[in-house]
Amino acid sequence: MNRLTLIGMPGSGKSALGRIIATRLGWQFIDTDLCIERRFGKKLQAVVDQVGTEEFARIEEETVLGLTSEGAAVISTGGSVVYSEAAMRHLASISTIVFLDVPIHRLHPRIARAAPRGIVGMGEGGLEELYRRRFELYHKYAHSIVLLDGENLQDAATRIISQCGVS
Ligand SMILES: Nc1ncnc2c1ncn2[C@@H]1O[C@H](COP(=O)(O)OP(=O)(O)O)[C@@H](O)[C@H]1O
Ligand SMILES: O=C(O)C1=C[C@@H](OP(=O)(O)O)[C@@H](O)[C@H](O)C1
Ligand SMILES: [Mg+2]
Repeated sequence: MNRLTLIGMPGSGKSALGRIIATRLGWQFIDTDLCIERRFGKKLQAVVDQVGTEEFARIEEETVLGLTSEGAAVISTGGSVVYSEAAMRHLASISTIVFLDVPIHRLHPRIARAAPRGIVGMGEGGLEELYRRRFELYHKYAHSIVLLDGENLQDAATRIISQCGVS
């Protein structure tokens, strides 16, 4: 399979690593959040602010269902994509799905540094509770799980490429 889909928590590195892996392999890079930004002509946070997280999840599903199986590509998803069974079934039919499993203490500072964006299903329990709830879904849909804990981006990309056997 010459298509990889990266899933995982916000801040796990799907966007940054997807871009690096795609460049290294000479594959197309598709980030579903960027697709949504392009479609709406505004930053993701502005889209989420405008439509709310529930509608955002529907838009995310629609975006994923619009992806085709043409050409080699790395697809970086938004962390909430696993809430859509239809989106995940489609991704499984066109790509190898890789869960980037990163310990929660590494996610906090990255999310704090990144541009603000609404997180679907974020409740009072914060990131910890979200991680617990989503963990099962990330496992359910993953063809492969890559544990990342402290590697820099280049080393993490190398690990993913080698573990997934793509070149
Ligand atoms: N392994 C890593 N080492 C260092 N920085 C990382 C690593 N993974 C992600 N980051 C940084 O964390 C931030 C969030 O990463 P991003 O790729 O946007 O995650 P996601 O798309 O999963 O939400 C970015 O600034 C990114 O460069
Ligand atoms: O996990 C989430 O609920 C979300 C993650 C974001 O993408 P990243 O996972 O790339 O940060 C973005 O799709 C949106 O803000 C919702
Ligand atoms: Mg991202």
